[in-house]
This record gives sequence, structure tokens and C-alpha cells, in this order.
Amino acid sequence: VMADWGKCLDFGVSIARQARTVVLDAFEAQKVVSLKTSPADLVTETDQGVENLLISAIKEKYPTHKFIGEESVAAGASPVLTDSPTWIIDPIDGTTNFVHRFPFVAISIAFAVNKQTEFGIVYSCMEDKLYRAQRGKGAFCNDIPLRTSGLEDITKALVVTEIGTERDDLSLSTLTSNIYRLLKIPIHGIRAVGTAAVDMCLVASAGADAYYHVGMHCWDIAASALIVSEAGGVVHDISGGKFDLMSRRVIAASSRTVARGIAQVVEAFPCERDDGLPDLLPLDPKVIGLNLTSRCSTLVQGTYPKLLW
Ligand SMILES: Nc1ncnc2c1ncn2[C@@H]1O[C@H](CO)[C@@H](O)[C@H]1OP(=O)(O)O
Ligand SMILES: [Mg+2]
Ligand SMILES: [Mg+2]
Repeated sequence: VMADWGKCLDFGVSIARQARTVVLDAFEAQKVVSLKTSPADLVTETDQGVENLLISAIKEKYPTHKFIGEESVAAGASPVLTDSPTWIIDPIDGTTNFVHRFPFVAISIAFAVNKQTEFGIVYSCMEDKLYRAQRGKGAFCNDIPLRTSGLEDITKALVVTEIGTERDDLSLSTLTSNIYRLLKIPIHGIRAVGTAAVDMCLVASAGADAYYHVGMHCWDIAASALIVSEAGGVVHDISGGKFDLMSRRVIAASSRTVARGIAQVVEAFPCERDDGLPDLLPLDPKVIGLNLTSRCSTLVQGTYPKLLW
């Protein structure tokens, strides 16, 4: 018998609503900002407060459940996903937006059992849009069913990505050359909203046709990856291979064709996996950085995970 986690999802939605009021109350206020891994990797007391609020509410209701939370990991908790029921939480996705009062911030809550995401909730706080999906049961925004655009022609695509917090030369040159090569396809445009979770929900709701990103963490996209697939989209690794929640790389798209078009031109820079396991995508310095040749040749040589198409 397949367990139905619907009650758990309803509980997740109710605590996301409580958490949003905390985010709204703090949004206009003066914020105490600390740095994490780089001068552009910010955290506030509200990130920590919202994560504590969510985790303590869940612990009270489901004492055996496990957690992977962005700020708990920053405080030293281990981000290893086991088969146990696990809540994967980003208390504020878009902290830089939050600090600057750029009005796109989200609360992202995913729930996985046997390493499979059962449901995902993304609450875009300022827009008051509550996105949710349950595995096999579709995706919704404020109870309206979601469908991706279904676009097949990459030259007509509006593509979303994020600029990230890395400031080293290799990451920055890879990031900018990826944008350069996409624009040269050409595509219609590139956007960055500042929250990976909302970026992915925009793909799910057909506002954008694709999203790709290297460097985000599992809590940024665990919920929205399910929302995209339940809305009829595809979710892959940046190589075009199988999506791996812990790899810190993703392409979400309206169709396989658009995902493949992006996989052919974007390159990854090295990032330590969330679970600390060795990175399976070998990075040849000759194929990253400012080399503008298509990555197809490298894929054919078999140094990247096998393509699904
Ligand atoms: N090291 C990293 N590189 C790129 N993006 C990151 C990142 N860490 C977090 N992000 C996420 O990417 C988006 C901003 O570019 C946000 O969703 C941000 O999440 P956060 O606000 O929860 O930290
Ligand atoms: Mg985040
Ligand atoms: Mg966050």
C-alpha cells in the first residue's frame, strides 16, 4: 500500500503560512546580516528564526522525522539524506533579496521518504503565492493547477538562472560564459529572480521555459523540482543526465528538447556535493572557463554521465 502523505502536506502548508507572517513582519525592518561561505553569502536572524519555528513545529507533530535545513547545516548538522521521512527546509530562499528588500523571497519545504520527494511547498511570500505538489497528484499555485509551457523551440525560450554567491574566477567565468553561449543560440532572454525556488516555480507555471543553475543546494530546489515535474516539466542534471538532488546542479525545462539545448551549451564549475560524496562529473579544466566550444564533444567522449535522450 502506497502511503498517502496528504495530511503531512496539509501540516506543511499550515506551518509555511505561519512562517510567512514572520518573514513579512521582518521584511521592512532593519536586519542584522552575517556572512557564511563568502562575502556575498548572507544570513539573517530571520533565516534562523524561521527554520527553528518550522523544525520545532514539525518535531512536536512528528517526533521521529529527520531534517535537512539550510541554517542547521550551516550550524554544523550533517546534510545526509537517509530513507527515513525527512523534511528538507530552506527557511528563506532569496536571503540577498530579503536583505535588500527586493520583493521576491520564498519558504521552501520538501518532504522525502526513501530518498523520494513526496511533496514540495514553495511559498513566495511577498506575492502571496503558495505553490505545492504531491507526487503523482499534480502541482498547484493557490489551488490553481499548473502546467509548464511545453515549449520545444529553444530559440523562443525565456531562461532563468541565478548569479550565485561564488566570486572566484573559475566560477565567474563559467557563469558568464554560460550566459554568453545561451544568448548566442539565440534565446529570447535570461532572467534571475534571486530565489532558486521561485525560479523553478516560474518554469512550472509557464512564466519561463527553463531554469539551470550550478551551486545551489538541495534545500533550494527539493520542493520546486517536484513542482516542475508534477506540472509536466523535465528535471535533469546539468549534463543532461539523471537529476541528483545532492549534486548542486540542475536543469528544469518545459520539454526534453529545451533541456537538451541548454545541456549542450552550459558547463559546470566544481562544487562540493551536499552529501560530501565524490563529485561524479569529472571537470576537465579545458572544457570549463571561457572555452566557447559546445560541450557536446565532451559528452560524446563519455566523461559525463550518460544522456537520457
Ligand atoms: N553557493 C550558492 N551558489 C549559488 N546559489 C546559491 C548558493 N547558495 C544558495 N543559493 C541560492 O541561489 C539563489 C540566489 O542566487 C537563492 O535561491 C540562494 O538561496 P538562499 O537565499 O537560501 O541562500
Ligand atoms: Mg536558498
Ligand atoms: Mg535560504
